[in-house]
Amino acid sequence: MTDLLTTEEYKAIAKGLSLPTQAFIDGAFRPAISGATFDSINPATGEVLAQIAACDGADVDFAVQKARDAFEDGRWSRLHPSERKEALIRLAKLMKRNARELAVMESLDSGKTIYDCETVDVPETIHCLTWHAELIDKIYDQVAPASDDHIAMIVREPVGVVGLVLPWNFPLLMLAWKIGPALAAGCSVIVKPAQETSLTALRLAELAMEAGIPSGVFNVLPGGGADVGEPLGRHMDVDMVSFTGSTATGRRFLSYAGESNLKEITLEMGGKNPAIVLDDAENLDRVAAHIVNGAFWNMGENCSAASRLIVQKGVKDALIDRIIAHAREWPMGDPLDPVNRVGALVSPAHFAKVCSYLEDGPKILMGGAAENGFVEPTVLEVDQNAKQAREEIFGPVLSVLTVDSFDQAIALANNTEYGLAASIFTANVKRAIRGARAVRAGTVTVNSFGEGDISTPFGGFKQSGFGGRDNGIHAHDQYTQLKTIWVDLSDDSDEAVD
Ligand SMILES: NC(=O)C1=CN([C@@H]2O[C@H](COP(=O)(O)OP(=O)(O)OC[C@H]3O[C@@H](n4cnc5c(N)ncnc54)[C@H](O)[C@@H]3O)[C@@H](O)[C@H]2O)C=CC1
Ligand code: BAL
Repeated sequence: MTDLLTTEEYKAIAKGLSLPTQAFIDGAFRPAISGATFDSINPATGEVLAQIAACDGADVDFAVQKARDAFEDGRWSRLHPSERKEALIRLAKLMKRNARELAVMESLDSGKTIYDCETVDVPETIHCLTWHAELIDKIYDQVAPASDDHIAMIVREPVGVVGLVLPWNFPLLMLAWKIGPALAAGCSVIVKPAQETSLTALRLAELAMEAGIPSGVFNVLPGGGADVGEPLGRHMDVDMVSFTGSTATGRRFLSYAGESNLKEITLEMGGKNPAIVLDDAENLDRVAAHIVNGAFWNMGENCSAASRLIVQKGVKDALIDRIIAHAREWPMGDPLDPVNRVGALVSPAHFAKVCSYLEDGPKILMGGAAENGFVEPTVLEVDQNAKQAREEIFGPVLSVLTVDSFDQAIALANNTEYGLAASIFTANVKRAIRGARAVRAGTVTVNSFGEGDISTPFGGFKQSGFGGRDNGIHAHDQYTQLKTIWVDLSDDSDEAVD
């Protein structure tokens, strides 16, 4: 467990940080070709942290060319997997050495609490990179069943030049979920961080260079979605895009691919994730602790947040009392104060969006206060047709729906366009397993809330996911393609052709 510092010590580190401000292309920091910049703002204070290069299509063209050169000459893609492993492990070690600086940078840029950055974001990023590095020299290719006169090999090859389009809610961790398997597989990557949170991706590119990852392999282009994301999505020489963000933007990437080179697209998108609590759930206090964590961790800015509580009416009142008691133990305030568990929302625009769900008369069971970018953990009682019950709020807001029966709970859980995550709390093992099977979601947890860990695939059903999974060995499927190589071994094969 990381030893936390005091607020004053974190503020001193923040003051001394040297913030990266330029794009990172072909092993060097560079201004945007246009010379344009945008402000990176600390959402907790409104302070301008840095002016960052605002890249556009010209920078995308340049970076793709450099990434393509690197991929084709094999400086990374054709290394022995164990050499890529060693470089990625060196990167993970450099991150560890710079962990505190990265945690403070992440907190300043995103509004996330230093507690989470120190105990989750940075250590899990390091763990993720190490895990994929350790995996890559242990994956075997295959030989298919064939006659004695032939051998048929099924080999994996890196997909090529890959665009990684990132969200702002876990800037480092989502970067690691994607660069871990992509770089391990041998791809060259062009990372497009969310405009709200570019700093740690740029710093990581610098550390990657120091770790010996060759120039052109790891590029980072900060800038707007339409300016950098769209040209990447439409580029004729990008082989694949892996995206995490909203369903609306994910949908666009399918169009970009269809209208350009049919690049492969993997989408990890939104959720409206149900936590089902049945009358026979045991230890309601523990259930409440899981639900509070699921709903309010990372300010609810989490695609797999437990944002809908579907509770059977026999336990509703007792459970809500406990949820309120647990939520009161989540202090909100200065993200650099390590006692706080709730920081600032990522931007004024996102704050306004979350606040809009607190208006229009939902019954507020707890919380509801919102000021200067901070929203108190809030529990609402809503009807299943209310927007708070249907739309992804992406803030610390839990919507409560009451049901009479197990069947009604499952039907309501599935009454959504999303299918990312779900949890079910019951002492009845048959109902637990039947429920887990019946809910259409990529991850279901029983008697706990969670999204698994690096070893298990993460992604969604329905409009939550498309085309592949992050995490686990399965993540490598995104960044590799299969090639079949047939060889004729027959003694007389030359004669037969003549
Ligand atoms: N699944 C998840 O983890 C996330 C879900 N969201 C959801 O999306 C909502 C809106 O947040 P946004 O930041 O606006 O998400 P977004 O989906 O617009 O942004 C995600 C990434 O896509 C890029 N992008 C935006 N527009 C683009 C375009 N036209 N073409 C190509 N790339 C584009 C952005 O610059 C960013 O890097 C949130 O309130 C939340 O509900 C947001 C972030 C993460
Ligand atoms: N829950 C981690 C992935 C995401 O929010 O996008």
